[in-house]
Amino acid sequence: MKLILASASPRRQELLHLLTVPFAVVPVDIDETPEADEPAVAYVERLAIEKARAAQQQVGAPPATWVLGSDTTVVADADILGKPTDQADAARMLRRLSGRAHEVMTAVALCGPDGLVQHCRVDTRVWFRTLADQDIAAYWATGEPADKAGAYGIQGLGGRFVERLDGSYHAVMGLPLEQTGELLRRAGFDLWSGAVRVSSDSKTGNRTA
Ligand SMILES: Cc1cn([C@H]2C[C@H](O)[C@@H](COP(=O)(O)OP(=O)(O)OP(=O)(O)O)O2)c(=O)[nH]c1=O
Repeated sequence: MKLILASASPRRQELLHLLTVPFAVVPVDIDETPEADEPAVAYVERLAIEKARAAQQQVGAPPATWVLGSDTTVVADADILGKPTDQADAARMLRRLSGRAHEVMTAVALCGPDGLVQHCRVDTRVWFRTLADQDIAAYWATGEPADKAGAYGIQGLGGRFVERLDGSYHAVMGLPLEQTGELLRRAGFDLWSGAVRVSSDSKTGNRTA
């Protein structure tokens, strides 16, 4: 059984490595424009499936190969906040998220060789502290917000804005580990076959491979 990750995102690759199933990467470039009045839930699930199907078509659907696609979107008051188009757009998004809670939805789709699609979605509520205009300008200057839904990355400097969350940290970053593992396990992948032993440093608690 083979696995393909339909993603150009280095974060998704990093997260999928934690499930220790070997995989190949096939980046896909699909139109991520929401349909008119498309609810966020339908949008994020549609894109995850479309990404997986696009990669499957690209590689010609080889036998015994499963393709994983995923999409993350930030939702505020039912509005979809995608990746910012420029600095002003990012500033608008971050001002909107400032001092309140929003949702981050991540959908994962696993397309099988027989055309079967398994999918799941993890919604996470994220609370931001109040952001000063200076925070927003300085954050944009780091370059981090540009390629991220909602104009922030929880795993980077954007983590400084997050007071708390209810859901999955990894889903906000791009791939929910527990739920993705469950999809793969149900498809027949052995989640521990690729795991390697790690040694731990008893003084610092640091673990090194
Ligand atoms: C909210 C948030 C988003 N993001 C990222 C995750 C996704 O990579 C990106 C949302 O865009 P996506 O369209 O989900 O993903 P992508 O274009 O980066 O990669 P691909 O379509 O090839 O799989 O925003 C973070 O890294 N951290 C965060 O805290």
